[in-house]
Amino acid sequence: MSLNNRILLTGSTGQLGAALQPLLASLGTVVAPTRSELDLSDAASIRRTMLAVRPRWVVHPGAYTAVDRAETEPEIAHAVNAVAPGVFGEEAKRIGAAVIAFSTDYVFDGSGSAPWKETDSTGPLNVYGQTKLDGERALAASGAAHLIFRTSWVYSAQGRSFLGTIAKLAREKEKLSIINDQHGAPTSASDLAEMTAYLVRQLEDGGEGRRAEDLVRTQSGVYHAAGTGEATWFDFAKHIVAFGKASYPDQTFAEILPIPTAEYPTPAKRPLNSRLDCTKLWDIFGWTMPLWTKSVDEALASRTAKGI
Ligand SMILES: NC(=O)C1=CN([C@@H]2O[C@H](COP(=O)(O)OP(=O)(O)OC[C@H]3O[C@@H](n4cnc5c(N)ncnc54)[C@H](OP(=O)(O)O)[C@@H]3O)[C@@H](O)[C@H]2O)C=CC1
Ligand SMILES: Cc1cn([C@H]2C[C@H](O)[C@@H](COP(=O)(O)OP(=O)(O)O[C@H]3O[C@@H](C)C(=O)[C@@H](O)[C@H]3O)O2)c(=O)[nH]c1=O
Ligand SMILES: [Mg+2]
Repeated sequence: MSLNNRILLTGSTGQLGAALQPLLASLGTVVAPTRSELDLSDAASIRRTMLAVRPRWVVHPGAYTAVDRAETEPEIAHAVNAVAPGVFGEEAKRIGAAVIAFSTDYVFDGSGSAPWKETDSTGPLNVYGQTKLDGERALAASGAAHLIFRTSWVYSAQGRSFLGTIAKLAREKEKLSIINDQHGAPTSASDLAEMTAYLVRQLEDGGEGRRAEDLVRTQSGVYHAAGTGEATWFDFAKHIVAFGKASYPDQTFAEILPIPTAEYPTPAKRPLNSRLDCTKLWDIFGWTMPLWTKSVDEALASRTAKGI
């Protein structure tokens, strides 16, 4: 690592940020501002932070992730998801830093059944997806060296996610109706954090004395990074409940019923095909994500160990 090994981490109270913080700490000095120190909806706040910290790397999982709420709060979603990445990019470019950001399967329109490649046309169906896509474009347009990882259906052992919601509801209800025609892959926050730390380490290897932007420049771009395999939300819920039954044989769990999207109306429209083709990640960086079932089991086992 170089003399300036400061890593600015956003969103450290979120699922991915919390998983990243301890792993990045082995690569440099992590500066992880709280929300009152860094407001992602305020460009001036971002610029001040970048000036004060002068990081070598910016790792940016912070985002507005309330998909349905974004439909009625588009201004805040836009400021956080669409504008902030470009501001980080502009400031990073000034100081030769590199930016790692995260995006979503919701940039796609969900048509067809083939896994989406990075080169496929986007077409977001909802405000959240549009703002995330605008953020990808703003970061790329800033001219900063950057890696953007598009992922999907992120969960962690403790954060707020579909996994936590279903694990809880399955104990409270007799039946749960779960969408069975949206296809994608659950992705573990800790797997994403491991991938990120591995890539930073690999890029830094032998990079003594060079700017972070020079380590990343030729590989700048978008990469798909989701759990291996595929599932519907129904499959994901079934898997969670099956694990619960095996761990707690004396408890009763809700019956999981498959339903079409039409029977689960929500303010935001969601894509039917969220499959992400992750071969570029393998081709360029030699990294593959674990099977989604394996990682879900790990998160559930860690919940069991904590008694949740
Ligand atoms: N969750 C998912 O299913 C998926 C997520 N992604 C992307 O992955 C990344 C990480 O997601 P995940 O960890 O799940 O997200 P979380 O919602 O768990 O965390 C978001 C983080 O951003 C912070 N944040 C939000 N608004 C602001 C603000 N105005 N100022 C400062 N901080 C703010 C939150 O702070 P606070 O705790 O104070 O709210 C929190 O720390 C995001 O870019 C997301 O778009 C991509 C695909 C799927
Ligand atoms: C709770 C519940 C959800 N569902 C459906 C609704 C939805 O289509 C799906 C998942 O519910 P969620 O509320 O987790 O959906 P959502 O918040 O849209 O999840 C998304 O979050 C953003 C941040 C992303 O980037 C995406 O990759 C994706 O993970 O399950 C049911 O069918 N039945 C239920 O009882
Ligand atoms: Mg949600």
